[in-house]
Amino acid sequence: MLLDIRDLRKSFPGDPDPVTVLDGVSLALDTGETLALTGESGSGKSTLLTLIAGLDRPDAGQVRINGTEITTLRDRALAALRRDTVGLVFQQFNLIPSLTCGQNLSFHARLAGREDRDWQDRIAARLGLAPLLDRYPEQLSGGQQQRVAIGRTLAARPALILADEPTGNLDEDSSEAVLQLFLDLSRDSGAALLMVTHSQALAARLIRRAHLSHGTIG
Ligand SMILES: Nc1ncnc2c1ncn2[C@@H]1O[C@H](COP(=O)(O)OP(=O)(O)OP(=O)(O)O)[C@@H](O)[C@H]1O
Repeated sequence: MLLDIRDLRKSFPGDPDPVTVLDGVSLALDTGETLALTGESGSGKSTLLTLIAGLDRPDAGQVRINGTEITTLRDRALAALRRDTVGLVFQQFNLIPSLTCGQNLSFHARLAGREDRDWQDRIAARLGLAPLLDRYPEQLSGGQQQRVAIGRTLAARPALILADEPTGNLDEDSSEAVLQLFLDLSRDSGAALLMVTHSQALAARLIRRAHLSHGTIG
């Protein structure tokens, strides 16, 4: 099992009492599976992704990625696991402003030691980025930056892709088209994909769906 989450719990400080956001979430995802995570605003979707990515720690429960229990890993081991195994596509693109679009595309692949020119060229072509490779992020539209962020993650061939509303900044038609490319390319790379979306239409395109409500997945 690529991703195995057991009884995950997370609360945040509140006034007067702590607010329980995740109240025993369990979920498993196999290599090559795609899962859409839906849930109302504030239901804890981003919190769950952040814990799976190891960017924050749960209060209790386990997150195993490729058999490694990450919730007790030290920061350095966690960073290495993230670099080697996990790809993130968040709403903030986090492109590096001083690097061109092409350099941004190869950045994570290079860090992970998996730079592959042919694969990257294919991603750039499919995502319509080929004519933009020498531009800097500030010279790109929001939608173009979003496609670079998606391409950068795919270029590194992570085993697990975590995406939080990856097409949230695009209009409905572009969003559909980019999502389809994202799904095609992540399937070609063999990755498992866990994607947060508000759109039932987009969720329906993925193999599995899970709904987060009252801190659990029903
Ligand atoms: N660092 C934090 N400190 C305190 N509260 C937090 C923190 N992060 C998230 N929360 C709270 O946890 C709840 C869940 O937030 P989260 O962002 O996970 O929801 P979401 O389902 O992703 O929402 P949306 O769909 O609006 O993005 C919210 O009530 C939020 O205010």
